[in-house]
Amino acid sequence: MTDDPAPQVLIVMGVSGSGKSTIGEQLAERLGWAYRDADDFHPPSNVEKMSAGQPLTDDDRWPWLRAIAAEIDRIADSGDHAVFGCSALKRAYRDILVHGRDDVRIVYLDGSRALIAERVAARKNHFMPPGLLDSQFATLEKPGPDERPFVVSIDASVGQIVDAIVEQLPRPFPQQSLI
Ligand SMILES: Nc1ncnc2c1ncn2[C@@H]1O[C@H](COP(=O)(O)OP(=O)(O)OP(=O)(O)O)[C@@H](O)[C@H]1O
Ligand SMILES: O=C(O)[C@H](O)[C@@H](O)[C@H](O)[C@H](O)CO
Repeated sequence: MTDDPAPQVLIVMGVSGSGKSTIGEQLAERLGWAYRDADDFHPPSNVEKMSAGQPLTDDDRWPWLRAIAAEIDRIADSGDHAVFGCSALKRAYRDILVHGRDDVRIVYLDGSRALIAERVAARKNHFMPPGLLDSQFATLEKPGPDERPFVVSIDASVGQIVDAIVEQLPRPFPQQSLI
């Protein structure tokens, strides 16, 4: 379909603890793509703030999102592929990242607060305090149909979730034909 080209970049989005890094890394491996984590684009001040239990504001996030958008454009425009794990909680944030490109697509990791709280409580060695989960859900604007997201439930094994994403990707999907 001409209006549904194979994506160059997939943005795996969701609240803290929804599984962006875990699923994003496995999805990238499955596709033979690079994985990039949006957390690596935060200035130290943002990480310090979250580590201290304070949610980020829009003003904390705009420059961070613009830096990620520039990297997405660089990768997609050079014909490369990547999976980005990025919370991208609000529509306005995703508009910066996608800005109308039809080769940059959103994957939404959909899960209940209870399930995510359980996983975050069990997680070790991560700067994001579990106490910020409420603000993450308060900020979350689930992607609407017009954003054409690939939506997956995270109440499944990692392998099942990756399968459920790959099944939704537009076909023919070049990387899959290599398998
Ligand atoms: N499908 C799954 N089944 C069981 N555990 C999972 C699953 N997906 C992720 N986890 C676990 O849940 C925790 C949160 O996952 P992960 O760190 O990937 O989330 P994240 O969205 O990248 O979080 P953050 O945005 O805070 O960095 C991790 O301990 C991870 O191992
Ligand atoms: O927009 C945000 O509030 C941030 O991106 C957070 O989501 C964290 O960076 C991430 O969840 C921790 O890894």
